[in-house]
Amino acid sequence: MSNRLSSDPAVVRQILIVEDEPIIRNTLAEFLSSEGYQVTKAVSVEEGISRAREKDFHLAICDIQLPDGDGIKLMRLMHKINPSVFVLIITAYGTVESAVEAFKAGAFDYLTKPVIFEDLANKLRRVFEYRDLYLENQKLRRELAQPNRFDQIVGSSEPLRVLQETIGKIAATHSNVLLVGETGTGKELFARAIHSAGPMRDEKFLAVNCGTRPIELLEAELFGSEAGGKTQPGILRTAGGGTVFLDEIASLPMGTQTKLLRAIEYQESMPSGGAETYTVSCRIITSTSEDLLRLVGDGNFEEDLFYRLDGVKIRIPPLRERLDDIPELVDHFVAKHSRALRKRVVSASSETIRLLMSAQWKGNVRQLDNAIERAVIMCDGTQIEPGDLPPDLLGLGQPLPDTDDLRSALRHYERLHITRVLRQWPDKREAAKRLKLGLSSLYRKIEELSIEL
Ligand SMILES: Nc1ncnc2c1ncn2[C@@H]1O[C@H](COP(=O)(O)OP(=O)(O)OP(=O)(O)O)[C@@H](O)[C@H]1O
Repeated sequence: MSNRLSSDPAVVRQILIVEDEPIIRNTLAEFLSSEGYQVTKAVSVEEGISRAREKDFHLAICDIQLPDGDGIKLMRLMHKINPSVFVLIITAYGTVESAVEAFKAGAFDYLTKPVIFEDLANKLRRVFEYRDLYLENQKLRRELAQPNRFDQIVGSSEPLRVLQETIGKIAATHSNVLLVGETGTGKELFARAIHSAGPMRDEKFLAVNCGTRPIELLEAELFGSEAGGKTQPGILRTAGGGTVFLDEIASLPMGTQTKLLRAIEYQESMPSGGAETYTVSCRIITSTSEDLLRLVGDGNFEEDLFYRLDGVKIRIPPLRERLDDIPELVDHFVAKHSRALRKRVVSASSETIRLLMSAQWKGNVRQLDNAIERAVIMCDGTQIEPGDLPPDLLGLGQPLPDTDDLRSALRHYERLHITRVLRQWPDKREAAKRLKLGLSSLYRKIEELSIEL
């Protein structure tokens, strides 16, 4: 039997034995160690308590009679230190009353002296099975009680889980944040999630793409303007205590960057053409798909602003680093587009999902969204099949080699074809089978054609 926690295979189950009789204490410890448990020994209530303070035990086996008190008192104290510890009480043979008392006080089970090892092993198996179920159940209850704060964000891959955790922590503050990620990874979605989970969630969320407006319009939109008898408040003021999301911050002209730095550093700004400053109290979330440090090096990004923004930076991983999210995202987008297009498509076949998981996704989640929209349009039945997907998705629409030489063209095609199959079937044995090649021939082709895996 492996005595590792099922919920976390890296953690060995920790048992504390509190028993003053050396023979029982040592033989129990030896037996439990041989069963794969990590054992700590103590001889009294006092020592038991101090061990419990040092380590989170999963189970404690306590003698009912200890030199400085009884096992039940010890159990109560231990439950105060670590409420999730399970306790087995060892009672003298035939003392039913103390066993009943132990149960009443919260013991999981009891053992009678002399301890029969087979009996003990069975009880431990039961305790740990129950404990795992109990903890799992508690976790589920907690999750149900606290609805997903990021329910717009689809996916449960490990990188996304870690990201959501980070975002949850940062959202709770009012700090400015820089989101870095390739196009279409969901930077705006995450910015909205930070706002919605933050203390100012009832205030405004205002977004501006810094790359899509002429500089004068952009400055007026951001900081306000009082020129020409017309007053424009500017979103840094309009947002109040809410959030302003500045998308593609690298497109901000240098002069505007300086103005933004001032607004962040001094929490005040002035409208163009105006004479009075106003207070900036919003959270500013910026995003970029570019390497800002390189831009600083090239003299195209204000160094001080870079260090200001880089302080609280979150990297959004590209979709190819979290392929496990694809099935959930596909379900989400199929439902969305089916509803909008009034189609009766409900899912994608497993073959389609496999193909989608082998594509490159340079345009990330946005590209997947668009691919599924097209597939829903093309689909005649209720399930998306590979033929409904955009043909260029798997490299089939890649340009032909710019040579008329048949041998080079064949080599080019061979390379594309093997790359596609390997993406779809990363297990080389399976890929070789599909290609109808021997495994060693496949390795040779990978080498000869310089296929990057
Ligand atoms: N995890 C996700 N779950 C659901 N939808 C997502 C997810 N990630 C991205 N999307 C969707 O993908 C699309 C692109 O996301 P978004 O606009 O937030 O990306 P972006 O990184 O800001 O892109 P750009 O850099 O091009 O501005 C949006 O429709 C968004 O709702």
